[in-house]
Amino acid sequence: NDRLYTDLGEKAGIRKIVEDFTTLSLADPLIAPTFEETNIERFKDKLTLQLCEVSGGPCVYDGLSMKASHDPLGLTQAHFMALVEVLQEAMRQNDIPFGVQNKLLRQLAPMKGDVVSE
Ligand code: HEM
Repeated sequence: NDRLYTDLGEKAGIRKIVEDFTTLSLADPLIAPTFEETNIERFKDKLTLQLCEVSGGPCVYDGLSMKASHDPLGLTQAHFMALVEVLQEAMRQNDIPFGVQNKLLRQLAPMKGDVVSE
């Protein structure tokens, strides 16, 4: 079922959401410091692939596991909540309807346990 993928604007729409999400994240006082040592271009490529895959699009995520990539960062619940807010804002900026936003967030929610370590 690729309805969510289509509703997000397919690969180009997802890439644009990821670009705006990254810009907002790097301007957020809680999130930005976690990206200090990150290759941002790689991050954007991997996140685009992952969101394409989880939304039912024709992509295969080839990045690190959520646990391997986030454990070293020592992330908290507060980091997770801040990230969800920034992702919502990025989708709003791209005119993604509220119901579609929630569908994507529901796909990502189960990853929380692998991302948050404190
Ligand atoms: C369900 C929630 C999340 C998802 C789906 C997600 C997704 C991803 C993906 C796909 C990558 C790339 C992995 C790779 O390099 O191969 C990544 C890396 C990263 N994420 Fe997340 N992430 C989530 C939560 C968070 C949170 C809450 C933060 C901090 C507020 C965060 C900060 C980072 C940072 C800093 C990196 C780069 C780490 C490095 O440089 O190696 N992520 N994330």
